[in-house]
Amino acid sequence: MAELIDGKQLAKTVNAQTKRAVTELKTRGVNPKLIVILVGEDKASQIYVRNKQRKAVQLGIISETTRLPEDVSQAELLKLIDQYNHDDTVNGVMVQSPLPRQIDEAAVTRAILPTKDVDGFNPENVGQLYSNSNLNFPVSCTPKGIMSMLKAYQVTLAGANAVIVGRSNIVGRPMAALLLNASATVTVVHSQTKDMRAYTRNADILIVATGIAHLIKGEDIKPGATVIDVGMNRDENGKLTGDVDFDSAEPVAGKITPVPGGVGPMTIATLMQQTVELTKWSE
Ligand SMILES: Nc1nc2c(c(=O)[nH]1)N[C@@H](CN(C=O)c1ccc(C(=O)N[C@@H](CCC(=O)O)C(=O)O)cc1)CN2
Ligand SMILES: [Mg+2]
Repeated sequence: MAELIDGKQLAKTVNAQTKRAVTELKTRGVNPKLIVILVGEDKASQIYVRNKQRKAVQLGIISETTRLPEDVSQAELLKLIDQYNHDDTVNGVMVQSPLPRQIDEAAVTRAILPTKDVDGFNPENVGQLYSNSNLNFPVSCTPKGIMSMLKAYQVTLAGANAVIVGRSNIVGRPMAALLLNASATVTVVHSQTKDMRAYTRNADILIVATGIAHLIKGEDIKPGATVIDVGMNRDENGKLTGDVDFDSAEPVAGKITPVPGGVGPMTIATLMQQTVELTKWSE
């Protein structure tokens, strides 16, 4: 049976470190502050934003959630971001995804000041990541959190065959860059890939982020592989399931993340960690 990669437990460790760092900053009169912008009424987003707000407060980070109506204009959203860009008390700004149709997501990511871009989505920060820059810059929190998980569970990256299923801006693409920067041999497969399973079966590290429940089964996994499930799908009973069929995958994998309790908690822990990093880098 595979070793369970316990994201919930690791998130507690990361959060405790963040809390200590916040306390230390506060003794010097520095108060980390995170702004979360939520547009519209998406049910899941409301939960995630509430969880972020709650976690920030627990760790001593000042956090404000700004809610905008579903039909807000692009201009109004950009104006709000600009206000936060110019507010010296604010260290991190993020806009919860997904956004309504009238909003150009790429324009939003360009608008957030790179030094306050706590999601790491601004093209300047994406460029730093892809050029393996030695400067300090923020990175998308889900893949950055996955890197912390791989490190904590001593997964060898250099020379490993890493296969990423999915090419989103939030997960697949930054994940590929992080693993390449760590000297893994990286393959990204996606909906247009011919014979995707020929790649997954050869992966030492398999990262699945597609939004398709149970896409990957035990037979698609190389024995002993490390399997990271980023999927968060609700079944007909409202039960959360991943993109990996855990029951058939667990006997084959060497290490595996559960859903829930895997990648999700580490995404929020990494957001808090990165808020503190941005605060320190701006000092
Ligand atoms: N601007 C952003 N939007 C979105 C991001 C992001 O990083 N930046 N990621 C996801 C949503 N997300 C955070 O925003 C997120 C989703 C889920 C979890 C989580 O802890 N999941 C739990 C289960 C929770 C449940 O029962 O629903 C788990 O996996 O254990 C954290 C963060 C998309 N949008
Ligand atoms: Mg401050």
